[in-house]
Amino acid sequence: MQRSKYLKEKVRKLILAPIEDLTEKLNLIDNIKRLGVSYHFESEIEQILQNMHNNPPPLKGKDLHTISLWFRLLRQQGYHAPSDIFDQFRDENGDFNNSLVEDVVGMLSLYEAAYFGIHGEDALDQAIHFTSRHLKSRLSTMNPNLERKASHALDYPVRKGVPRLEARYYIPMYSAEASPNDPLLELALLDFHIVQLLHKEELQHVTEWWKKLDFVTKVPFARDRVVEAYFWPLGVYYEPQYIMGRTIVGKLIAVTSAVDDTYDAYGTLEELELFTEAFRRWDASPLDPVPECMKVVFHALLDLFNEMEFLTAKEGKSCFVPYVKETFQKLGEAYLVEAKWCNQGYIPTYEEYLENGVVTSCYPLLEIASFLGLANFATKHVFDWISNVPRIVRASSIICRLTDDLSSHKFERKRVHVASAVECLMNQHRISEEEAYQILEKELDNAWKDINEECMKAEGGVPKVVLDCVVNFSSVIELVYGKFADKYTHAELLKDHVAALVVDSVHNLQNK
Ligand SMILES: CC(C)=CCC/C(C)=C/CC/C(C)=C/COP(=O)(O)OP(=O)(O)O
Repeated sequence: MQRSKYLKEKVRKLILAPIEDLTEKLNLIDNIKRLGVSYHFESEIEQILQNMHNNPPPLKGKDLHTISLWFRLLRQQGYHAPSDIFDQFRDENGDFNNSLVEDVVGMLSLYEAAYFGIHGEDALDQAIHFTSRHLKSRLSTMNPNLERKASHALDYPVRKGVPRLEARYYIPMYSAEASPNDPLLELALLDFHIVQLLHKEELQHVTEWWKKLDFVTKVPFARDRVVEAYFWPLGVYYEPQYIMGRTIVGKLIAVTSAVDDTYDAYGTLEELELFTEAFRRWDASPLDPVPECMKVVFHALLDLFNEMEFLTAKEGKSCFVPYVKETFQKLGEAYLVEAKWCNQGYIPTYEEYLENGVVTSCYPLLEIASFLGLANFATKHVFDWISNVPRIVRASSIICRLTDDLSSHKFERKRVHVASAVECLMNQHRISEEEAYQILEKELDNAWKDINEECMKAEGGVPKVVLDCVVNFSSVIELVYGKFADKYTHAELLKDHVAALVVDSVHNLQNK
């Protein structure tokens, strides 16, 4: 801890040193963020980027890497950097200059920047297309570390990266280029280690709680996924101060997963009506006729809400638990709608499906629950704001719903399951599966653009920390359900990522 304190001061001095070389300063800020230690320097970084936004440095004639990085760091911070800054790299037809292909580092930075595009910024869409095509084709000509960086970026652009995992994967890439005495590298390694110890303790606590519940025996149809459940909030906010939020959200996902399985795979429609009625009344009395295992799930949820009240009371935030409860009740109603559709063999229109699907994505619930852990940022204003499912929350829920539907479409068709977005589109427009997939991919792109727009507006006094949670939830679903694989249910596919965060020692990270 002492060494870490010393290193933090060294890095702080580097950040605050007068800007002599713009590229160097931007690289430093980017590295600090990507190595996962920027939470120690929030105000210093904000000050510099705000300055760079209010008094933009002379950028005309600068190289592609510097301009792209300036653009990305400002947008990442919530500032509106103009995208016409890239016009100088395009020809009279609007195409990116072919000479850029030689500048691999620049292309990589442009690629990362372009994911921060908003609606109408066609040049940035074009930039993603241009850079990904050329980066892919040049991978074999790059030096090993650059190749590693580029192939990682092609899979996980910074915009969609899960911060803690990205830090874990960036440390060895950075270390391959840093000098052995670099204080930033040492700080990153040490900090990862210190914070990982905390995560291990939390996971131990959550696992013990889960074992005591004994769903494995009492609710045998429920997925046994407590570690994967904890991975979710760890992806959303890993910093030490969010310990309570991680515990609450991790437990909530584990129980909600069993609720989802009850609606999806276990209860009859009559039983599910009673289950929903119990949530509506927040009382177990309607459950008398239902099987014992459903009662166990219900009581686990009630106990968890009591625990939430207890934990948040210490910070004077228990007044916000009813908001979470109400959002859970809406989830129960939406699950019941799905169960009825399924029971009747009804295929809704895509629009009808999505309205309900935003709720069954669980993201409005998980996001509002995650805000309980935001200490001073957990305000009535923030809870009122999210209760109305604002555009950014809707976008992240759409990303969750559609990514899940794309990943599980083929599996779920094999058993009785509510029609997914894919079938709704196919049925409504009489189109092929391929065409439905294309429409949904476009919907996902648009949802990310909504998110990017909302992050730049920072309207209505919603703090960046709050918006970052919503963005990170979107990134976690991309990781866990993206690339057409449900890695939550098929957990062996998630195992390496989990191990990277909570098992593997930091001492093995360098040069790995
Ligand atoms: C919907 C979704 C991916 C939510 C992610 C957040 C999360 C882990 C929520 C709790 C558990 C859950 C509903 C998992 C999805 O199962 P599923 O794939 O069987 O979901 P479905 O029954 O709604 O399709």
